[in-house]
Amino acid sequence: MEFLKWSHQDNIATITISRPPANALSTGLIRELSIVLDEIESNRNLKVIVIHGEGRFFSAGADIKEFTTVASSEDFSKLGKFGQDLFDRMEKFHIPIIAAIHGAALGGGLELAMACHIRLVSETAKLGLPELQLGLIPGFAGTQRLPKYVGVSRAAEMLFTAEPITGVEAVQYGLANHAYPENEVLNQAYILAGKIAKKSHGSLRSAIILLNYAKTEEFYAGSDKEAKLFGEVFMSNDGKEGIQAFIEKREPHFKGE
Ligand SMILES: C/C=C/C(=O)SCCNC(=O)CCNC(=O)[C@H](O)C(C)(C)COP(=O)(O)OP(=O)(O)OC[C@H]1O[C@@H](n2cnc3c(N)ncnc32)[C@H](O)[C@@H]1OP(=O)(O)O
Repeated sequence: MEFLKWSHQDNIATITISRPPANALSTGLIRELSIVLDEIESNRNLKVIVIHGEGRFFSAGADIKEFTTVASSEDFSKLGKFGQDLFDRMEKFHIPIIAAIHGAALGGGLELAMACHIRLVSETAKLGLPELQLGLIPGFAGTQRLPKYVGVSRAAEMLFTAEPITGVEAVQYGLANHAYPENEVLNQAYILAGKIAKKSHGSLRSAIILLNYAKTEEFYAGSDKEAKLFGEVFMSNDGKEGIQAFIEKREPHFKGE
């Protein structure tokens, strides 16, 4: 593993995102996450997963620099689908997954966190879907999950402004379960994981199956549409300008093309 570490103590597994400086979700990292889930799945003693980021952030989202290597709308849509499928698998995983979020969970980083069953955040963490700042849209089903947690109006404001909310606001909005001072978040995640690990495998698995019934056909139709539009928007001049502006650390100038 190059970008992730995983370990377990007793029946609690920990996945650590370890890709400095921003824990950006490259395709290589997403691939590794899928392998880690395979490994965790094959250990039938494990009962809960805690996922967190090493360094300053949980994750600043998909790797924007890698975007410049993608050549076509279809390939960009495929990248979206790739992340969507993995996050769908996480949401349906047979054991609960807790995201312990500090620093920032932005774009794909928040989409990953939203696919976990429970989110604990630091009070000052930044949570948002800033893709419109890049002239893009979210591509890992964030447009479908965010309104589920915060309601359509707040999701619209977060998407349209591209501005993040704090961990404290995320709890108020229903996006996160609890907020703590940054140095307590991981410890609190383990306390919660310890409580969950005392429950039976069968009832945990059944509860997850049932919670997933809240996901409707529309969720999948919306995710498919998102992947398609993700590719289309990426090929626009404004999409290219937004990505270039991020790389050059300047404001984007969108021309509506
Ligand atoms: C389907 C999914 C789509 C997506 O997820 S699109 C991506 C959505 N995410 C974003 O737009 C977030 C972009 N990043 C930021 O807004 C900021 O960064 C932070 C708030 C996370 C941190 O800001 P600060 O503390 O000022 O640090 P810094 O100098 O901006 O970043 C440190 C280094 O990390 C790189 N980096 C940050 N985010 C990403 C990313 N998402 N992809 C690739 N690189 C990233 C920067 O460029 C820089 O690198 P260098 O030190 O070489 O200049």
